[in-house]
Amino acid sequence: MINPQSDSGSGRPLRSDLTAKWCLVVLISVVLVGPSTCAAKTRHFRWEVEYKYWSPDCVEGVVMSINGQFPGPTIKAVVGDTISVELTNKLSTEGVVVHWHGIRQLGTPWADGTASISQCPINPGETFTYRFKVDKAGTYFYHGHYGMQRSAGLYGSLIVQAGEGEKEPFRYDGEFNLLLSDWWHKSSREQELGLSSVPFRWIGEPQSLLINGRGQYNCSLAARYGNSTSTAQCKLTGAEQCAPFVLPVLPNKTYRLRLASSTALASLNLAIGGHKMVVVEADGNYVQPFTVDDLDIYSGESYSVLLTTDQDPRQNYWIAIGVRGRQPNTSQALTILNYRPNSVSKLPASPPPTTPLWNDYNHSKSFSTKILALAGSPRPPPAHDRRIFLLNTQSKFNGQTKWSINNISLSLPPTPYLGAIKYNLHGAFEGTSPPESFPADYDVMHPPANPNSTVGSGVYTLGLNSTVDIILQNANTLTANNSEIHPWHLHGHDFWVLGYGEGKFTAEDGDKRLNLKNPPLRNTAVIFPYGWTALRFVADNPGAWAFHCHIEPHLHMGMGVALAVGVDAVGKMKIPGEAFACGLTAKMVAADNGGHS
Ligand SMILES: O=C1O[C@H]([C@@H](O)CO)C(O)=C1O
Repeated sequence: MINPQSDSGSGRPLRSDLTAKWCLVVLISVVLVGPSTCAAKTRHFRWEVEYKYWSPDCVEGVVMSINGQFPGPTIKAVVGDTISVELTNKLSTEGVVVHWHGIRQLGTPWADGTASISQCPINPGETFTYRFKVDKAGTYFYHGHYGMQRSAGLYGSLIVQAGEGEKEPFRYDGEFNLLLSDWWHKSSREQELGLSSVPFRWIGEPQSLLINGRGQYNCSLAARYGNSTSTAQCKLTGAEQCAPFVLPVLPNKTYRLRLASSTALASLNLAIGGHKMVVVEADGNYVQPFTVDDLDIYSGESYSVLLTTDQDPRQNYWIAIGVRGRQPNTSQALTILNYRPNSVSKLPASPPPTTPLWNDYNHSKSFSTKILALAGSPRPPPAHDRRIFLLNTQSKFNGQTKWSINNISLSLPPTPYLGAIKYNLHGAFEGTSPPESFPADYDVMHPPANPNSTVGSGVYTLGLNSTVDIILQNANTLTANNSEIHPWHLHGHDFWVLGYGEGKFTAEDGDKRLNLKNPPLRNTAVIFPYGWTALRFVADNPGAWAFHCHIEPHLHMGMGVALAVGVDAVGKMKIPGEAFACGLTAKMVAADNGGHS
């Protein structure tokens, strides 16, 4: 039926840096002559982004590849390393950027890879070098952050291992990386066009879900169980681009599964037939371990789970991923947990685990509220300096369908915010700050009385080292009795998730319902339909940062805000001029001899 698929995604540095060799020499001398410190490595990569014909789900389409690979190469690094990616844009007619999701970019806001915010898109034929430190062990990923390029397949894994002598709070015998995504047969260009068209054309549900870039559209790995009548059993040799990424395991071992979701739209649920999982990491932060049968993972989130292979070793088992939170129209993605030495072709004894009902939000909430910080993790400051309320609504502007925050739909300016702030360029974006809250009488349970919003490019300016609370408030969409899930992702910082609640956030919720004792640190948190989510973070990383819904079409429709942190510090920062070779900053850096002020 299927053959194992080797991990084609390992990111081999193209050339190693002198510091790496030097580090090795030091390491040897440490063994011989005693303790010393080892210089962290610089890991160099040279990448080319280009379109390529590919069959992610056994149907040929076009993907954005990196060095001819889809998904892009996996970057493996160690805490303290510097990553240097020389990225050449080989797309013939469009710009590109790559965002390093979950990496805080401490001191390097220009390397965050967000078009219009941290840099100009890299022009066709040009090369831009991202250079940043990975300062915290964990499971991360990278992806395009310009238009709908994530939906076009521009993504890959980024794994940061704990440093030499740094202990992780759990043990395992082996690890696998599962990067989860969703896939459309319609091109991302057409998706983009539909989103801005009047009348609006929604992208619809994905045709397939992918595990490490692999899914099956026309056939099912599990058709033999008879529960999917119309789909044929897949006949794959294992060499196909759509052959599943199989996980070979030995009995009675513990494996770390690193899960990350780079979906453009889908909220996912993952389950492994017959096995439980212990959740130990979320978004690059350790959590109090807890055991689950299945877990929800929203776009922009990552988890590590421990899986012990303690079931009947004569069997193989299903790994199944299905859609949550939207009426599903997409088959589960499946692959095999292959207990060696069983043949990989041996079908599991039972059908794949069923995904919980798409709208069983109690199931989702019970999972989200179990996620708590591991004892000893950094705790939030006890009080906030500022509390910003962000109302999420679907809206209309000039006939277009939009998403708005406090009735403003984000319109990204041609000059990157970071450059505009650094050089104090007036007119690069709207000078007035967006509202801190929304009218107290706004009815979150019904469609907006007046659906018309404005578009804007204003920023929230946050004082350096101030403690900021953000209360994300969900509401009804333009359709009666409908409210959707939105996973919000913050750049440049992690936040504490202080709590989730139903309906409109009240002063009493603020006093009584927030967890200040052991809230988890994360970079992405969901708002449930008709609910609120309270976040706290310390704005300690100077830069211009996006905070947005990680559903890519929603961001494209304006569902985000821009934050400016530590404006004075940004003014003094050294930033490569190439980041700003567009808009008003282009003139500025030209006059400023390359921008190294
Ligand atoms: O942004 C969206 O638009 C559609 C729908 O609301 C209108 O077609 C949908 O499901 C979204 O998430």
